[in-house]
Amino acid sequence: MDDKILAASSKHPKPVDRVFQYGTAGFRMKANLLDSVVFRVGLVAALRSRKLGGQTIGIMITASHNPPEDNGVKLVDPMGEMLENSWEAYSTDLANAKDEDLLKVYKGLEEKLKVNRETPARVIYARDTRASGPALVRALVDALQATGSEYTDYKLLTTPQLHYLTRCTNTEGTPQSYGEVSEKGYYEKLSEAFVRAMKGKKTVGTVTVDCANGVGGPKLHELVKYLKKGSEGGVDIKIINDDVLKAESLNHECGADFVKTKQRAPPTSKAGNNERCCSLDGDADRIIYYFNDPEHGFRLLDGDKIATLAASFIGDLVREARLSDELKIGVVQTAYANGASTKYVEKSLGLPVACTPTGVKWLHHAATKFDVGVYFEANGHGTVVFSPQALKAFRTKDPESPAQAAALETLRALADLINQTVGDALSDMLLVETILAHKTWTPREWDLTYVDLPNRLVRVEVKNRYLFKTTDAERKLVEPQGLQEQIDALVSKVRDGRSFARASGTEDAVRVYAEAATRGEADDLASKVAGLCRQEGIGS
Ligand SMILES: CC(=O)N[C@H]1[C@@H](OP(=O)(O)O)O[C@H](CO)[C@@H](O)[C@@H]1O
Ligand SMILES: [Mg+2]
Repeated sequence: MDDKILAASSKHPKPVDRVFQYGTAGFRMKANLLDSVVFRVGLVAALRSRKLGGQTIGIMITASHNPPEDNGVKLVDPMGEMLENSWEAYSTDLANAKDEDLLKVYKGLEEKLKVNRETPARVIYARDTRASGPALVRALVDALQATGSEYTDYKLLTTPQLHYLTRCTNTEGTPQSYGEVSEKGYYEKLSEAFVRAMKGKKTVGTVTVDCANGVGGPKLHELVKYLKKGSEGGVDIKIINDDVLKAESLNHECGADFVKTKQRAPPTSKAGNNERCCSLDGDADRIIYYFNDPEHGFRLLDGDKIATLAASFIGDLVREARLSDELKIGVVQTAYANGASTKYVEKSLGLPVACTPTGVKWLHHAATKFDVGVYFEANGHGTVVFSPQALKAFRTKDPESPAQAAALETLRALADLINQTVGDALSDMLLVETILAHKTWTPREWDLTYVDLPNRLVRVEVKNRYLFKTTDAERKLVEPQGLQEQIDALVSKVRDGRSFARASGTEDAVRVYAEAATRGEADDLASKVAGLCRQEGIGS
């Protein structure tokens, strides 16, 4: 194997002057820099699979909402979760090894982690629609062959589909089987669960889905074939921005990130007033809803609004199913969640809120501490996870009334409809459609549940963002010294003020967030805190 790894790695030399890091969402950068990184991620996957006794590891090649010329790669653990934290550092070490040291570093990891070379290594992988994908797959395959790994190429998939397949592969034939190990199995599971969740309910009008000209387009077209039209148990979906042939159109003036950051609909959307619209990102793991209100203009229904909608609906069902005493429901957010949403969950829904650092892996982990854990980043990445106790209770609780029986049936359907491995735009869309149908709500009624505090996110370029160190789920700075006190002083002067600064995990910048009772105060606070950070950043 050593000779094979050496020979293969010589075809994928590392750019000499580059330092790589497994960040919030794996490795992500300009695609032309990624060849050696993807090759080495293949080596990590082989190590990880062997370390876990031959369980299958997933690899997704995507750069999500980034521009078309970027690409990226991330690893998926056997139950479909993000790669375990400590392995991010091993991946980083291997990605940064000099070509001549690569084998030494690989064998060093093998030894340190007590990996048995005789254990089989198994990997599945897929990619999004970027033009750079196929060449990167070839680099990956070279690593998998050199390490004697068994592998399956699932070609084009959304990121959550690859997470789904990873879990299905590892649970196949066991009592915990997550579903049929195929793309078709994914559509069947979702569409069947949707019909059950929608029993006796109807969606109203159409939902316009902007697919960011990414892999979500062809996959949603596929899913639609399995769904009924908008009669009982169905939904009318109008797909826009589904052109995957024009490479440069990916995420261009469309997609979840565009809508969230620009606070406007994609120019291609022709949806009328009050019509439901949503946007996926380039690998379909994020979703944002929105609509045009004839009086107030564009209205965003972001990840916070999806989380509160899901928590309120599932909370009601758990009560109707008489399971409130045995199941703990909670919502997990990050510091970027709008303060009004946090207040709404705690005060109006009466549910606890946990706050974690940015990055889905932290939210997911915190959500598993609840029996029903609802987590979403404000940008639309999230899901709902159910504990084994919750799933058992949904199955075994004896209903004493038709209403209780119906609630239990809906809960069982939701557990199948909602992707348990990771945020999934297609599954989340069907969840939102289900809830709105049950509540007979238009997007306007959903929007009115609470009013977002005006807020502002500012990107501040500094010389060294790593000087900005935080605590308390990134809500407070411990370094540079004294800066937090200055921020606190500014915040105390505005009504409902809140502000924090942290180093981005995906860009070379510090992000400043501020919110306050009025637009003017929020903007002013953000710009003052950004000013402080800029000053601190100078010369550091
Ligand atoms: C404020 C914000 O939206 N941050 C994003 C962004 O992380 P940063 O560490 O803030 O760059 O990219 C992450 C990965 O996609 C995503 O999880 C996160 O929510
Ligand atoms: Mg994404």
